[in-house]
Amino acid sequence: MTDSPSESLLSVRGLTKHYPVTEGPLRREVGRIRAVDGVDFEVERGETLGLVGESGCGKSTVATTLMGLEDPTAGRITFDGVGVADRDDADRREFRRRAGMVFQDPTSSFDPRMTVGESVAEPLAIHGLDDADRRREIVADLLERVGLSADDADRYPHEFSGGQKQRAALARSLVLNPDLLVADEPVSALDVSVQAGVLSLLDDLQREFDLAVLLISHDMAVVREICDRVAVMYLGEIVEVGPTESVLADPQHPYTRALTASVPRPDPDQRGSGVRLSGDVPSPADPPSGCRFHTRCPEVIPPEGYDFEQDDWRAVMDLRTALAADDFDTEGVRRSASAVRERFGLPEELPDSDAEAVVSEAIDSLTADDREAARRLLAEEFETVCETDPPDLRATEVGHPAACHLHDSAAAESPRAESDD
Ligand SMILES: Nc1ncnc2c1ncn2[C@@H]1O[C@H](COP(=O)(O)OP(=O)(O)OP(=O)(O)O)[C@@H](O)[C@H]1O
Repeated sequence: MTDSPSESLLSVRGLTKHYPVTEGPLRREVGRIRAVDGVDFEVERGETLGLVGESGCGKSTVATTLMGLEDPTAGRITFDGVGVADRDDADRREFRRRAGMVFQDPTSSFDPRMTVGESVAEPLAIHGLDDADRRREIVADLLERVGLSADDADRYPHEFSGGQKQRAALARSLVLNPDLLVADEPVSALDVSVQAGVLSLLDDLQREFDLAVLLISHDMAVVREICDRVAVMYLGEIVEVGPTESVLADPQHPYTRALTASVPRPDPDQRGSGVRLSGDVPSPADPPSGCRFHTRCPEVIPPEGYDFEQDDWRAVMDLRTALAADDFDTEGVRRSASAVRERFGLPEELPDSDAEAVVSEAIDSLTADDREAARRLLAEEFETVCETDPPDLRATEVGHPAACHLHDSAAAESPRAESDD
């Protein structure tokens, strides 16, 4: 059943994976970890798409659901025009032949009791190539193509370094001549000194085998090396996607700006040094309302009717986030207004007297131990679109899409955040 002959090799629509949180002997569902929450993307034939984001944002879960290692909660995955869920057993087998995977830890790809040659040849035997001599030939050829030698086929995994093992894992993933390779953090477990070599090997193999590659990484510098396009993920959602060059040169989402800030760029004037993300990644069991990044965003949009410096506004939002989570009285800051201001980086007095009046009243409530009154006052007075409305992923002025209210027409009229990018 082909949906359309001109479709992308891989198309993912509304992909969602929630893990239930259960309690008690009856394993009653009390919540859900929203590991992946409605993700759309395509991988075209012969292209390398990078999926990038901090640890825990759902990248590996995208990989395991699209490879069929886990069932998605919702969404449609189409490979070469056929829905993966619509496949019968024979079709699934064919899908497994045409889509290979390499993992972060190359050791997991090998049975320590088998020679590397036997491991690399295993998929061939499973898929019906009975001729052992032919299998050996194919393995020898592949080992050479990944920079090992044909003789390495007779060695055992423990005799290989990490980099060599990952090269052999690449050989194994390519032995059935797939069209798609999903590489989940393929270099992050390797010594820095060998990472570049394995990455450039992956790049060469992609061209040589005309592979489509989905490269998963937390590291924008890795993605920049070999990806044609990049999709940026935050807490289960894609927040920006576009050609790598365009996303890196002109990131349209504050999260992407923060991720790219640490990547050295050829033009020092463009270096986004000093972008600071406040707080930790929130739990995907209870993601923030509106834009999920608003609790950490250095460019969160100030409320209408007040005149905030961006850093002061971020400080107020940090105070609000802490009040909502009730996690900040450890250092006794409740006892003094100046301790609260110092803790959150608030000035002694905000330039806008109206904003200052609200903040001091809230801090007074807090120091009088009425945390709830402080939380409510700040939430009522300082509501931002970033916390109320989830932004859609849509085209920006530079072309590629991003999901951020800074690109809404109304928001675009308000003063742009004075971040350091
Ligand atoms: N089997 C599972 N059961 C419950 N929660 C899970 C399961 N697998 C992943 N998660 C949770 O889902 C979220 C996304 O995890 P995932 O591994 O996909 O993220 P990631 O971006 O690949 O991060 P990392 O690089 O650290 O693996 C995390 O909060 C993780 O704890």
